[in-house]
Amino acid sequence: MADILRGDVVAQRLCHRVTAQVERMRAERGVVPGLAVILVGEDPPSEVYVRRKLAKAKQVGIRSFEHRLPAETGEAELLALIARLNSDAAVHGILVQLPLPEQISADKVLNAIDPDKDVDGFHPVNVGRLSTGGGGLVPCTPLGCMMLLDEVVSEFRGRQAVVIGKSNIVGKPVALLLLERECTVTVTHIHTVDLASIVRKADIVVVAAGAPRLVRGDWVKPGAVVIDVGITRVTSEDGRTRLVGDAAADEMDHAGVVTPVPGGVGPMTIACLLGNTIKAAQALTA
Ligand SMILES: Nc1nc(=O)c2c([nH]1)NC[C@@H]1CN(c3ccc(C(=O)N[C@@H](CCC(=O)O)C(=O)O)cc3)C=[N+]21
Repeated sequence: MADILRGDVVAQRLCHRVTAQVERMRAERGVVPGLAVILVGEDPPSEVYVRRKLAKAKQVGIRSFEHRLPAETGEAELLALIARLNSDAAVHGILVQLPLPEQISADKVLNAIDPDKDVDGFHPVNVGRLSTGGGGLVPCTPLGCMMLLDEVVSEFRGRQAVVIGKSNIVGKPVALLLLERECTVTVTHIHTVDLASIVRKADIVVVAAGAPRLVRGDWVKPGAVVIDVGITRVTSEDGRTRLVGDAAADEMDHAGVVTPVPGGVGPMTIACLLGNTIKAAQALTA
């Protein structure tokens, strides 16, 4: 049986560290880290995620500012809110939950966030910093993947890492982080020809394709580490919904380590958001 690497457990540990840091900032400098979360419209999964983020922020002592805007909100209105939050000294982190309604350009909105408050790490300045070697805020899901890998991989240098997925949110940034650790990185996606044979060479597989059970057991080299970022909600015949990952973990007894869905990368994403908020607060108040 492959080892199950529980993100919920690692995330809880990280949250304890963040709690201690929040306490120290308050005691030593009188700073309470603040996180603004903006949700436009009523996408049910987004509601769930935002609620989780706010609950976790509260739990670790981060002050949160929730902004819920109606689905028909105009771009100018959202940009005006971001401008206000950019200049609000009590706000150290700004997160605009994606996806946005179609009348709003996500690019324009992400560009408008002060890069020093961009706790999602999506602003082009932070993307640039990541690709040139760091210093900026790093996207939460890729950070979470790396923290999980750090639990089980002792040496990254020279390892074959295969990333499946090329999104700006996960695939591209996680590939850059693996490259920074001197892995040999292959970035693939659902259109990659003969994907299985590329994945078979990997010591580390990060799959973020949003394709349930894409990675089968016979794609995975014995002893490999599989980080499953995919979360797809499926409804079975009995009407119950469950969450399915991009990796068929039940076929991977020969793998070294597999992350579960749920309870894997998802909770790490939220914990890293809190970590980024502390990092932003520290930099902004130094
Ligand atoms: N600006 C922005 N930043 C994001 O970070 C962002 C976003 N937009 N839009 C949506 C995605 C998705 N995302 C998740 C966070 C936590 C879980 C999570 O905690 N999942 C639980 C299960 C949750 C459930 O029951 O649905 C788990 O995997 O155990 C999942 C997904 C952050 N996202």
